[in-house]
Amino acid sequence: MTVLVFGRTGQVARELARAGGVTCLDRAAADLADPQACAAAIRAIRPQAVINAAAWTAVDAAEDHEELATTINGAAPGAMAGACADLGIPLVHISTDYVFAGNGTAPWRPTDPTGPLGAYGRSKLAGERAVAAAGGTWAVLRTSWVVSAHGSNFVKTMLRLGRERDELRVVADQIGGPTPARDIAAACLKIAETLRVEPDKGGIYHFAGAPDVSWADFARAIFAQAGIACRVTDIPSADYPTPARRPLNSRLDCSRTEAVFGLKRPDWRASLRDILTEIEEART
Ligand SMILES: NC(=O)C1=CN([C@@H]2O[C@H](COP(=O)(O)OP(=O)(O)OC[C@H]3O[C@@H](n4cnc5c(N)ncnc54)[C@H](OP(=O)(O)O)[C@@H]3O)[C@@H](O)[C@H]2O)C=CC1
Ligand SMILES: Cc1cn([C@H]2C[C@H](O)[C@@H](COP(=O)(O)OP(=O)(O)O[C@H]3O[C@@H](C)C(=O)[C@@H](O)[C@H]3O)O2)c(=O)[nH]c1=O
Repeated sequence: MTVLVFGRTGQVARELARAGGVTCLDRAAADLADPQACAAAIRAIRPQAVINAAAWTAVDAAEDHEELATTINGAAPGAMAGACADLGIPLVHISTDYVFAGNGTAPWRPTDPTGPLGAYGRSKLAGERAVAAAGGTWAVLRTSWVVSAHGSNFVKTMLRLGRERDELRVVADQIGGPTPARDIAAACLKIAETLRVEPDKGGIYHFAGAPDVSWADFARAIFAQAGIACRVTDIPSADYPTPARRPLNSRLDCSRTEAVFGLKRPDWRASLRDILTEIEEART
């Protein structure tokens, strides 16, 4: 199977590249701010499947740049889906827990009503809708709290701050599943391969690491595994004001993904060890 990936430098895109057998397009090759250029790239390369791993992911900055974020996260995936429909090939598009409002404590199912709290979530929801509206074969894989040794993520932020400070105040009322980028990459490839032969398996799917945890407890796990003696103090979200509101309940019900594709929720605690080792090796 020849797979075209949008994104090359991002967390998931890097892991797709590492898995091998894919062609990755970076921003210079296909800028998502120009949706028609993305469609043209698909028509020119004529792959057997497309995975979109590129996105505007700066949650707070999206509040001041919603139009551009919506072009990148909404219109560009829509144009990709149109080109894929024309060629009769599947598109796997990655989305986020931030399409949900985060009320309650029950894990969100793929069919649950959305209600994004901020511009990033709204722009990602626009992408989901545009992909579905194009009329081709598609899967939207919603994931959460992506972590890897590369790019910018919570693990790397905690390692940096934890080495500088004795104490960190971290929100304890936002709960979700940290998800290793490597597992997302493997899931996207498996879904693309399946949709090529079984297009009726398309739709919205959830895929998040287990167990669910608060950001504060995740920070404690990072410090414990990295051997960093930084104390973590639980705080409510209200005590950590940010331009964009985040959902309190980011739990994703991933049972449909396991039932249809055999993809189980990965245990982030095992992957965290590998990620920390990889970060440490790059430092020395
Ligand atoms: N990070 C997370 O915690 C979560 C991410 N997701 C979703 O998962 C997917 C992958 O995220 P992740 O790997 O973390 O992303 P990263 O933030 O690590 O990387 C984003 C990627 O998108 C590329 N990109 C951004 N803007 C453009 C543009 N205008 N044209 C072309 N490429 C662009 C970046 O390229 P460049 O280096 O040139 O900027 C980079 O390769 C996204 O759809 C995201 O919404 C879902 C849940 C959680
Ligand atoms: C640095 C820091 C953050 N926090 C809080 C802020 C926030 O609520 C939470 C996580 O911070 P981040 O800025 O890393 O998280 P954020 O950028 O909101 O992460 C999100 O990214 C997008 C792309 C997604 O799709 C989501 O699934 C999610 O992973 O931790 C603290 O409480 N204390 C701190 O010292």
